Amino acid sequence: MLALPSTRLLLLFGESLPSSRLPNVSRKVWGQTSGRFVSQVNPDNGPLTLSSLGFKSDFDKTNKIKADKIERLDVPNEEPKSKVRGVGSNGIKTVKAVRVKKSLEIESAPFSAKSFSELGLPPMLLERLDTAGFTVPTDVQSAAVPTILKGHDVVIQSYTGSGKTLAYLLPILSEVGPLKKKSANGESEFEKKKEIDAVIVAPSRELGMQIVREVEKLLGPTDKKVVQQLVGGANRSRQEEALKKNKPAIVVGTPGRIAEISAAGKLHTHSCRFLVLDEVDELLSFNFQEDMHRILEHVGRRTGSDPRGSIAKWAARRTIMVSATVPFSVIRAARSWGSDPLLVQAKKVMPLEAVSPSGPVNILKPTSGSDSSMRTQAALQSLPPALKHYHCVAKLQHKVDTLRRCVHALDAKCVIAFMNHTKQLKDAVFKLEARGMVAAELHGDLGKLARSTTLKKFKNGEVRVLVTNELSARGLDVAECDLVVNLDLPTDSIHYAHRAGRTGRLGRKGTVVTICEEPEVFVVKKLQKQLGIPIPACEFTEGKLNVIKED
Ligand SMILES: Nc1ncnc2c1ncn2[C@@H]1O[C@H](COP(=O)(O)OP(=O)(O)OP(=O)(O)O)[C@@H](O)[C@H]1O
Repeated sequence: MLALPSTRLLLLFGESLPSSRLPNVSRKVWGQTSGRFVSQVNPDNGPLTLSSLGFKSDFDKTNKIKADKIERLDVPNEEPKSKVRGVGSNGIKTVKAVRVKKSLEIESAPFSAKSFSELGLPPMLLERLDTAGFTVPTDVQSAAVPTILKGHDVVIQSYTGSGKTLAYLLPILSEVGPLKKKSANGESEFEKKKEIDAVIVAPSRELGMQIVREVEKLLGPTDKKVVQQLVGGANRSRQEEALKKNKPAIVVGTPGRIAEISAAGKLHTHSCRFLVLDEVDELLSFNFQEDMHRILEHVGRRTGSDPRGSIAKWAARRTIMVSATVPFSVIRAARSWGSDPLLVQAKKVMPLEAVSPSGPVNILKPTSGSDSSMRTQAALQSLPPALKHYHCVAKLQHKVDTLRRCVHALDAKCVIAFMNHTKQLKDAVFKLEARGMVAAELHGDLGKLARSTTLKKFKNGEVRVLVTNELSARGLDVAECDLVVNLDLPTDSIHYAHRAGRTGRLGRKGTVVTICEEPEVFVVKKLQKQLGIPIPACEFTEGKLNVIKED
């Protein structure tokens, strides 16, 4: 569980950030030059609400925007009896009334819940959480669960390893599958049907399988067929047969495989209620464009023509977008797909309409001028607070040896080393093994089985150093990972943040060391500036990490 900060700093745009997460350099810059701190406030840890964070006016504004949209949709103007989008007499979902209600309710959402029972989850799910060893929700879970349960489309942004997966799984399992809320007559209505209720998309097989395991953990052994994985690399016809036989309510997969099976007419998602895009900024990249287009167009889309336009087309679907790094392009996309979506961060919920390109979203881009401190602050939100960052200069031919000395100096037990090219990656594994360090390679050229076997070995401690590429940078959750090493530089600060986030998960300690050549040091300095974190130079001498003081 993440420790709650004892003191928070309230920024001008309403963000509260643990003071421990502010590096000295940034604290100085913000405190002296930008004047963005209003004051030191809120020394107690009482629950935060939207109104306490000053977002009421934003909501009022959004409600007005919603009302405008609703008028265009010509939806019956009546107060709903239930919170879920109901079906009107004309068979069209009563979008307006429900949305207005949920916006009012969200203001009293608990943002610092002390237990999962405060979040409005059904008893059976609470029991399973307890059995699985989850007792206290993380901050982002406290903010996201009630927000999604109220029926909102959301963009969830919070730093790596802060528990974003459960933040969206819990509301889904509250409404889908055998653990869901009981109906008014007290009976659980779960019955298998042909239609899928929730589609979760992830950019890699490993992440897809990891999400499936997290769902299975909560479902328990008897109900684990309620979820099915549809990842690439596995036998497609077997997946299609399993869909037919098991009739899962939830599918988790990679864009290519989901789109493929959907196009073949074997995946019935028209009445799907949840679409989750995990690592949304990656999913919206060029690589996945075509498949994502199909998924976004088909999942939860009503059949037949709809004269009401794009919003009504997907009125049945709740779209949940998740990442530690949310560039403004994602906000823009989310505005067009979601209906009045909200941005959910730890201890904060705000309408996407209120987010501007220079606002408190995680825009990791080169910055300048008055925006820079705000953006730096936003960039910081993608990195776990307890991480320590260093860089070490080494000649190309000495990089692997430097890695080995680094591992020994820090006495790291579970290390992920990132490289950019497969051939060099294999060479590095060879060199490490030759020097008696148990290492393994993980990259896209390996088959699905080899990839999962390697990962299993790494997780159970048989492999000390996993040498990998960008494939493992996103979402991979190995709690024991205590060191991340960049043997090649990441392409930008977003990639740095995701790589770094493989360690220091859920409040644990972690170290990130970037080993670079002398002419590359300027890139590290740039990363340091963009991310707003100190990445001091270090060397490994006498079996120790020694920080080099800069002039
Ligand atoms: N409330 C909780 N209590 C204890 N452990 C938790 C809780 N929530 C999540 N975890 C565990 O914390 C780890 C990190 O969670 P998760 O993978 O969801 O992080 P994330 O924010 O999605 O990270 P990333 O951005 O890297 O994908 C997982 O092992 C998960 O099981």
